[in-house]
Amino acid sequence: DTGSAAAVPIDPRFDIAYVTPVTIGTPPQTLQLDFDTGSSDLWVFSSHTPTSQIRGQEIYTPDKSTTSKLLDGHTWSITYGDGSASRGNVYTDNFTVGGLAVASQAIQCAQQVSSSFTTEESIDGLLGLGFSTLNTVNPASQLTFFDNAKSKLGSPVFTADLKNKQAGTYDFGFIDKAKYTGEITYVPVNPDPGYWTFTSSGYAVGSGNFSGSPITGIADTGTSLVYLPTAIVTAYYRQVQGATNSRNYGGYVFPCSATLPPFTFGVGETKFTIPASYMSYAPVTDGSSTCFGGLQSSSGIGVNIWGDVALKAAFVVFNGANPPTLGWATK
Ligand SMILES: Cc1nn(C)c(C)c1CC(=O)Nc1ccccn1
Repeated sequence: DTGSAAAVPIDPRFDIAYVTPVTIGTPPQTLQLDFDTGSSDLWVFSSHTPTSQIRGQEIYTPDKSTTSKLLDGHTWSITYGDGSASRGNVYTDNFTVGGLAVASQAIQCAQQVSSSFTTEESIDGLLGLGFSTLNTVNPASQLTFFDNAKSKLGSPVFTADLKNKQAGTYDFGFIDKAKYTGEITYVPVNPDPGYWTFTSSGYAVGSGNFSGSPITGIADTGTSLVYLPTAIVTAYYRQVQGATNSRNYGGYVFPCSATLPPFTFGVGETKFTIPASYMSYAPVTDGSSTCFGGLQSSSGIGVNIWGDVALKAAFVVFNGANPPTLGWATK
């Protein structure tokens, strides 16, 4: 079997996040989920979510599904690195992504979501594509959609083809040669932290020379920006007129009119260049002439994160074989 579904930016102006349609239950209930390789819980806004915490999101109502089953006594609670959080109870039900079906997927129903999820009206939940060891369900942790689907897939892979300000694709079970150019460079993944952790071979700022220092980090479709060591980030913003590290806005900002250099990162012998246009994330507030950078420091995080700003410059293969690897190709 295979699956293929669109990854649609939630805002036409800035690539804050991408959502992908999924169906849950019988008859199918369609929700738009944020596919997140940086976590391993599949949770949804639901009939168990207080209405005060729902603002336009679609919800999953297990009681309306003839195939839903309560996973009795099981609960979950997750807090993301940015402080956002959710928790609730668990059902199993039929689940499909782009034609790929899993019969009894654990669906974590939110009974509580933090304000940043309530205010993000276009995201009806998250679909974790990290390693199942990170799943937060108690007393028995649950498998991700990918782990449940793997045995049905021709090849135990999924690919991310995220795009700048336009819809991209998540494919499951196959590698579409039409989506990339040249060869795919595969690098080792350390699954122990539970993320798709790999080591980049270095970086360059604009047309500067390439610094071949290894950078270990995670490929994270659920994070908007790129978070790297301070030395790299300061070297980048030294090339941006008027850039400052703003305590007020919590990161590097610059005049939206500034000229930004592109940013190149290495994977093995291959180099990926993030165009300058991807490196300006968004005005700090609507209509402001001050823009927030797409590259920020990872010093407060504890892990380097290659988020959407970087991933949309490549075609990425998440190879779930044993051992797992990451494949990177230009496009
Ligand atoms: C780890 C981390 N620290 N900081 C500042 C950020 C932004 C992160 C990444 C993060 O929180 N990603 C996320 C958030 C919500 C849902 C899915 N992924």
